[in-house]
Amino acid sequence: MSPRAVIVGPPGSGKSTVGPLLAAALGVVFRDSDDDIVARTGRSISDIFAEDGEPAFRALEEEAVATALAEHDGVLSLGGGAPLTPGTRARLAGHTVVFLNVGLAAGVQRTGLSSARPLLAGVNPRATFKKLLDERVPVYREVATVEVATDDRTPAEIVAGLAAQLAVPAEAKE
Ligand SMILES: Nc1ncnc2c1ncn2[C@@H]1O[C@H](COP(=O)(O)OP(=O)(O)OP(=O)(O)O)[C@@H](O)[C@H]1O
Ligand SMILES: O=C(O)C1=C[C@@H](O)[C@@H](O)[C@H](O)C1
Ligand SMILES: [Mg+2]
Repeated sequence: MSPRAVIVGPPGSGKSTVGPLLAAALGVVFRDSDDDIVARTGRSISDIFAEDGEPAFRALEEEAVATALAEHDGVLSLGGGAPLTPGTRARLAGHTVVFLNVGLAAGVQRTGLSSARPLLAGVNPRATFKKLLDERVPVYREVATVEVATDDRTPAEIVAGLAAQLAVPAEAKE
């Protein structure tokens, strides 16, 4: 069993927005590794970061992603930092991995309204987001098989393009 698509990308790229829409378009179930961690621990991501620290969160995340990759056959969105973990990068090999890319301006704008992202909660979210993109874009590209620029596209437009790319050809269903 293998996910139809795994979605990666920075905070605000739309993983949690596009993921469920893509799953609906493909007629499969949606799953999100952040939601799995919250369900399993009964705690918010912010609380885990604040009380246990990022390394403890990354360990929980690696385990949650490994489990979901092994047992989920729909669309799976990963937490924004999940591909930073080497074991997760190794497990993503061979999967269909969609990198939702977002530029600095749109990323800051989309994440600015929420205080639920512990890594962006500092005094200068723009500088923090720039550093995050500089460090992570190469990592997302390393694991991705498809890259989509999201800045000037609505979630519906992104899903329409992806659903066409990921649709199973009729002859493969027979
Ligand atoms: N293509 C888009 N165009 C405009 N707004 C978008 C687009 N995609 C997502 N958004 C908006 O950006 C915000 C962040 O989106 P979302 O929560 O899906 O990001 P995420 O990638 O899951 O972030 P995180 O890594 O923090 O979980 C939401 O308010 C969402 O409505
Ligand atoms: O970009 C990140 O490192 C994170 C993104 C979120 O999805 C959460 O997994 C958490 O807030 C960390
Ligand atoms: Mg999300």
